[in-house]
Amino acid sequence: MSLSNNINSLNWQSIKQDLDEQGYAVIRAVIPRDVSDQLIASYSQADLYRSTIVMKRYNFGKGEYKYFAYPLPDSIVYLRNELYTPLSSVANEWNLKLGINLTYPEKHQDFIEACQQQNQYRPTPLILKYETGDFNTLHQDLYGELYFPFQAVLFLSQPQEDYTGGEFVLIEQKPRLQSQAIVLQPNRGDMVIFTTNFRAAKGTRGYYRSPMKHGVSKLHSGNRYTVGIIFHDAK
Ligand SMILES: O=C(O)CCC(=O)C(=O)O
Ligand SMILES: [Fe+2]
Repeated sequence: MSLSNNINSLNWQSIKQDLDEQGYAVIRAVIPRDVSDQLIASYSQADLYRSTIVMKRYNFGKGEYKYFAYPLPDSIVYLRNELYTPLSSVANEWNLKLGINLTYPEKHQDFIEACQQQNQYRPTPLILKYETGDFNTLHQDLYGELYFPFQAVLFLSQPQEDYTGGEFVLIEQKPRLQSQAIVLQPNRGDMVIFTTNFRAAKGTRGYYRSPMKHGVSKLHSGNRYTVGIIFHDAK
């Protein structure tokens, strides 16, 4: 199956339900093998990137990632556009539930123009590479005043074959309660969509903001590649 076939047949009703109930959704077998192989191969193609971050230097963990430059690779442009529109309607519902007075436009291009009005011009999609012993500390990817409340990670490597350890970790920090850890180990080709900042959680007196962070546990062996698709641009 091709990437566009897979994206066109996504079950948005079930993705929306997972996002509403959990703040994240795991979508199986959406990135074809040729696309994941190509993204991994492009890691060493310097002209595709605007900057390289050595995580240890910033105490972000251990490993390396690179921000793509504009123009983004076709597969990333495609996913950024196609995922944005259905997610914008979930985002708008969450804002209504939470009493946040902000409506996201239906088209990603219009949202990018809104980012530019906030002086957010730099592309944020990135590719990450972890080797044995590497990890990514819990964080949020908010790059300016204006942000989109969902992001996606594409899993390009196969656990147990390409690497061990290196689980994808989400932490939900409900206000005044102890934090909950969610540990995922998706297969190559899977995609996880999750909230960048907080989800709309239902309490006894309506909805409240429940913050979430994400990160990666230490790799015990091998190499692990992911691509992060963030919808807002950065300052
Ligand atoms: O490598 C991962 O699984 C996490 C990547 C990440 O932090 C991101 O895409 O924002
Ligand atoms: Fe991240």
